[in-house]
Amino acid sequence: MANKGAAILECEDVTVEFDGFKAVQGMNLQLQKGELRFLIGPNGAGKTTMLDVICGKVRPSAGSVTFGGKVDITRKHEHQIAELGIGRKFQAPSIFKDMTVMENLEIAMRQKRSVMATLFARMNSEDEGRLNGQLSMIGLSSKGSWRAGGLSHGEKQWLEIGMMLMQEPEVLLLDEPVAGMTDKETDKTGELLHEIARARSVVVVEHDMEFVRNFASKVTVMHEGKLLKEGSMEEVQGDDRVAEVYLGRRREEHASRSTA
Ligand SMILES: Nc1ncnc2c1ncn2[C@@H]1O[C@H](COP(=O)(O)OP(=O)(O)OP(=O)(O)O)[C@@H](O)[C@H]1O
Repeated sequence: MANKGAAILECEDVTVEFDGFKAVQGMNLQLQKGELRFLIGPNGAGKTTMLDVICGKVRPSAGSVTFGGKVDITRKHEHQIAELGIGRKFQAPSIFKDMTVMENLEIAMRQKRSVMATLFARMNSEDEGRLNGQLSMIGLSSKGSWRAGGLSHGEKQWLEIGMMLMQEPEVLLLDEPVAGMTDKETDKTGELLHEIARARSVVVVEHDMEFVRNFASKVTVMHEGKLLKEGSMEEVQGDDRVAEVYLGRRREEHASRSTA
């Protein structure tokens, strides 16, 4: 069981510049163990860039990201950060379409181990138990022998989440996991994220406000690279500045559409 209350990730004063343009400016984000956090904000707010910083894809020009209370990961490479236990899932699923669902999970499990162990290892009953447990958690128990390419869009996303979980990350970073999903798939994904957050910490960048309302306990709002507001969905929704940022955006979009 996760030790709730201890920070697993602490981003302090993070700034990211692209050719002099500050995409993120002095951003702070603290994530507890066993927490599901939603990161929202209008287009261009810097949400994805924050995930890129945490997984090591982008190096900040200032600030620190401390993992597990001690390691500053801003000086580490992406693969080192992944090995430390931070997993990133992008929008497009990267599964092996011609292999079965179970084989995909097995590959992910073996990637976690040393090359020698992987080459010569046979699956033991503990491994099989883990694979079946994972299959069940992502709701695909009846489809273990299906070709992964034949799954629905939502199922492919769950499989990829399952593959990430086989690598036992402490922190999972997800970019718009429910984009393109049916309502039913979206709800199932929300439940899955809650289940994952019982043992791990999860950060979800999301635009689907109904999904956020239904499944978020704590929300971080970014705007123009900065932290605008943090709190429960109720607190965030009741904040005038948050409303202005979202409503202002809608007004702009409406204006540009009507003048197009
Ligand atoms: N590699 C890059 N080079 C230059 N500018 C970039 C780069 N990546 C992002 N930006 C800019 O940084 C800003 C923040 O982008 P980011 O993708 O982090 O925002 P976001 O909140 O995730 O937006 P969205 O919700 O639209 O995905 C944007 O203005 C974007 O154009």
